[in-house]
Amino acid sequence: MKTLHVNPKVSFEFTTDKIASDKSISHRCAIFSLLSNQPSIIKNYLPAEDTMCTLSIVQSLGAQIEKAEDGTLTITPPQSIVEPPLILDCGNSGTAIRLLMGFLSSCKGFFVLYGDQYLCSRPMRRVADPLRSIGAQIDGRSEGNYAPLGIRGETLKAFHYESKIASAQVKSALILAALQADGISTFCEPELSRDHSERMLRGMGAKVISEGLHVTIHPQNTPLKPLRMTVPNDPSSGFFFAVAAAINVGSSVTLHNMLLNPTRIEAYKVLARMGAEVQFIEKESMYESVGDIIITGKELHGVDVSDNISWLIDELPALSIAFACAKGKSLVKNAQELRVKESDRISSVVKNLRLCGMEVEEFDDGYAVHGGELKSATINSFGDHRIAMSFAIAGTRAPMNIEDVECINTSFPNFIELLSQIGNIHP
Ligand SMILES: O=C(O)C1=C[C@@H](OP(=O)(O)O)[C@@H](O)[C@H](O)C1
Ligand SMILES: C=C(OP(=O)(O)O)C(=O)O
Repeated sequence: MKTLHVNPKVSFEFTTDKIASDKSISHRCAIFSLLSNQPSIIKNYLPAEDTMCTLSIVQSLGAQIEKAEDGTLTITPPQSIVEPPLILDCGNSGTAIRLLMGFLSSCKGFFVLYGDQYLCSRPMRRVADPLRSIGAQIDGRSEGNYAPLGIRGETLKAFHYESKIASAQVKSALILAALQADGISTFCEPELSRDHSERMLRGMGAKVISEGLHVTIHPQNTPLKPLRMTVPNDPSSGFFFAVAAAINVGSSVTLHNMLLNPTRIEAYKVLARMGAEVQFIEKESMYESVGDIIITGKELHGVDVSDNISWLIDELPALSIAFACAKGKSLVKNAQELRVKESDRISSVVKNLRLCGMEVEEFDDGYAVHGGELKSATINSFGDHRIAMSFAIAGTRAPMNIEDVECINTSFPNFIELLSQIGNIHP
């Protein structure tokens, strides 16, 4: 287990176009390429552990993958999905396993999906139950709630499903199943979750119609057009550097080529509400809005965060570092989904902030942080990449030792290299 030591530097101005490529979009590029009968060409695919697991699963399902010198991937789909002799390893990735459940439910053959100790304890019935109700054959531990999951492809029925949780993974799994169902399906969610699947599938020619919180999906009897995509940089990964700028008055960070999808940049808007200067500069792009984000540190004050939670769910651990450095109290509510991520992120944030000397209250669905002065601490990442990176960023304010940092490779392999530009690093 590797420990990372981070110490503050004086104020910094940092510009980069090297933030990790978007993880959500990279997973989708790999899986959706199987819906065409022609090669998809993907530039800037994320070479992190989560998305490399998805890519090797797509290969095990029969796709041919070529990588050019500049990293461009050509993914040539098989004529029909191959039944793999081995089990399919999703690593640490909830997105991989849940989207693949939806996709494989209608593929001829038997498939076993599994992952690491963290993934195998995350709930899967949120996807397995609606899929089983339309004919999918899925089994696993605790009535199919925990991986390893066995899936036998079946003919699926069209559906109308009202999801109780705003989850893009649930939505995307059901959209993928609906594309192979025997009629027109509709999916409804309580709050709009990230909508990359809908945008990308429409770009590929699928009839996926979004109206507010409803998506109507027409079955797809012919192969879709291949993807031609440059994956933008990931705003969830860029957000660690946004927080670094925000908590160091006088410092600034400029992030180039970032995904600016409105369902993904809400946390930056919360930083702006807290007093940081945040500027979005939008450029032309294909399926998604892309551009630059500039963040400048100012005095911060506490905020309440209780709406549009799915638009900033992955950023809440990093945001809690900004809360700790702000004047007054900040409150997070309606975020119970944090409890079923790579770690129980409510508990991980609360425990680690307390180790940093902060006054924190824990609720079932969130926490309150009383702003103050971060103290030097030794942090447990709980094997969770976002916890490790959030507290590494806190190290730009007070010396931090982060234990078990290998998990950072699941989403942001060059994080420590970029961090060394704004903090003093001792690996
Ligand atoms: O669809 C996606 O790419 C993701 C959806 C979110 O999960 P939920 O769907 O569980 O909210 C998010 O937390 C995850 O990092 C990526
Ligand atoms: C929750 C996350 O990812 P996943 O659900 O794909 O494991 C994340 O990256 O914060």
